[in-house]
Amino acid sequence: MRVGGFGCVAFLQGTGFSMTERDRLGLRGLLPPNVVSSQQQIDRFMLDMQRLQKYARDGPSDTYPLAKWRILNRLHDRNETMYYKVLIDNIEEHAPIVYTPTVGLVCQNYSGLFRRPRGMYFSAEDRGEMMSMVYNWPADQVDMIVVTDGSRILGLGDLGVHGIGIAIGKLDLYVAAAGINPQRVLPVMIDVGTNNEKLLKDPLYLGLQEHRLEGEEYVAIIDEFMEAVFARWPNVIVQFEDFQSKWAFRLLQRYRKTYRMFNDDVQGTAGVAIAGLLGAVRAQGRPMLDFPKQKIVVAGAGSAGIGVVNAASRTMARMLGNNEVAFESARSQFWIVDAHGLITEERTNIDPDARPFARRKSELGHQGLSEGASLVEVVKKVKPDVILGLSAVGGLFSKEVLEALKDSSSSRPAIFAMSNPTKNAECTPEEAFSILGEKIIFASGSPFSDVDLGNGKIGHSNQGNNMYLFPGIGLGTLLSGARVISDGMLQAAAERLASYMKEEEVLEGIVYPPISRIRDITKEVAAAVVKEAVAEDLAEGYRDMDARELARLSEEETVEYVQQNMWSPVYPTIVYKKD
Ligand SMILES: NC(=O)c1ccc[n+]([C@@H]2O[C@H](COP(=O)([O-])OP(=O)(O)OC[C@H]3O[C@@H](n4cnc5c(N)ncnc54)[C@H](O)[C@@H]3O)[C@@H](O)[C@H]2O)c1
Ligand SMILES: O=C(O)C[C@H](O)C(=O)O
Ligand SMILES: [Mg+2]
Repeated sequence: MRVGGFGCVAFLQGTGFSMTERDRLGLRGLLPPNVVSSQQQIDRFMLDMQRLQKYARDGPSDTYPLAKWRILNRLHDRNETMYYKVLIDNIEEHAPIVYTPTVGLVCQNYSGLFRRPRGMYFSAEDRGEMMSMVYNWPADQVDMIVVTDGSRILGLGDLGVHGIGIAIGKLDLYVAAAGINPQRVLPVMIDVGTNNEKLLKDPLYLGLQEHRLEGEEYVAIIDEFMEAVFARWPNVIVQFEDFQSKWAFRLLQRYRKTYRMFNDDVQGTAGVAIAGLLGAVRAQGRPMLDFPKQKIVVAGAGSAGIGVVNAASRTMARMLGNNEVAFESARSQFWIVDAHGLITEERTNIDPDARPFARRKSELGHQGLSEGASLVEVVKKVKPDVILGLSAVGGLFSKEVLEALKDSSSSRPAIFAMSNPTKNAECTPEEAFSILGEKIIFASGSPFSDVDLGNGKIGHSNQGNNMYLFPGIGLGTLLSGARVISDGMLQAAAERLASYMKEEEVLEGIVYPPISRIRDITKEVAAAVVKEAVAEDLAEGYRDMDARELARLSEEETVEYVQQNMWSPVYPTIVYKKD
């Protein structure tokens, strides 16, 4: 068999092809003669990366992670299997490059970094064409789409079409953590223009140089995109990512009852935050059922902040009996502060998504707080157990705010500085541990190193990022065959993540697993999602596994079933003869 030319086949394994394969595939002479094992290929690649680090004279800097990203990206283009093996085997080192925080830098520099297209682009100029355009994608099967309109990329604002990097990075984790087959993922950018004035003037900008479409015109484009992708791939799952908040909520409500979709920033983040918050309760030596007693100050009322408060208050209410009184009691545990200060009923033009959590007039007097109170004032008066930042404002948890938290009513106050990327974190672990001491729980959206506390102890820096949930939510939905993604499925995912951490770990302040365990945690989360889909009678099965059989699987068998359906980066056997 001769398969195509060098271009098509050689990229599959590169120098990993055996001599027999090279003969049969017409590759002899087109590759250097030495046949190397896949491990040798990886060793050579890693050596190259490490050399770069060794010789970076000024130490890690922006150029250094960007150079790493470029090297990885080139490998992705040459040999996809090897790329994912490198990624999986060295996930701790490479997740911060292909994903947060470097992916943000990549999006900011995309016009210079762009080499070859990856994914699909639907623009405002493609109106009426999308149904036929989807057939230009070469794969007959697509399991996962991550779509963005580039309007709020991490905490970096509107990056227009260059936001495609986020969809690519998220899908890299779908492959590495959830074992979704890389041939079946599709990053998508919906380019409706940009309001970023710099990009509008940039001669290298890769997208439409016009202001963003708004209103019904915008919605019509997203509608057309959804109809098109579900027409071609009826079983696909669509993850909405980094849409500005006003659209994030509206589109989620518009599609979640009809399509297999979710919004990662609203729903994935909420689950990860709940798992961490439950961990913080356990770290105080208290049962999770004490969660409804926690006083939580949230800085940021966008898609992420409101998503967290909505879901966390529902979790509290469930623990309290799920009735009206329970909901009211849960609501009263949250204080939300946005760019204009504490949100109260007295605010005019209150955002409808934040309205249910506005502090009541009747509560304000005895708390000594008023509309628009500053974050530090709120922390001083409330003495919260937790401060959680999803504001995109780096340094918001200032010395003053952290000092105020010293009066927290908790034995182990928790600081969740969840904004991304690194520079947008509300505080660093060094700042938190140095002001508040060793007892605190610290988590951040972007990775930070643990802190040496100087007394032989380590201050643990947890990464509270939705990467611990979205891959499992997607995989569990795929393998259950659920037609929609219910609140129960999302809750099951969050609870599994919370229970994944052992008592000893939590007591040490470790509320999220290390990223090296992401494949295992994703498998467990996916199994929990499958089980919940079955329990809610939403599961319709996947391939040979029909809904009835799925329902018969025990918990262990469900985990096994998930494991068996996870793709691994192993070269396919093309020629069945040994050298
Ligand atoms: N760790 C994670 O997994 C995760 C997940 C989702 C989002 N995020 C991060 O959360 C951040 C916010 O995302 P979003 O979609 O909600 O953005 P957004 O822009 O919609 O919301 C930001 C919110 O912060 C508020 N804010 C601005 N300045 C403030 C200040 N000085 N004090 C208090 N609040 C202030 C704004 O009023 C707004 O309500 C981003 O940095 C994003 O990267 C992290
Ligand atoms: O992308 C991330 O790292 C998390 C989150 O989705 C974000 O928007 O910040
Ligand atoms: Mg996001």
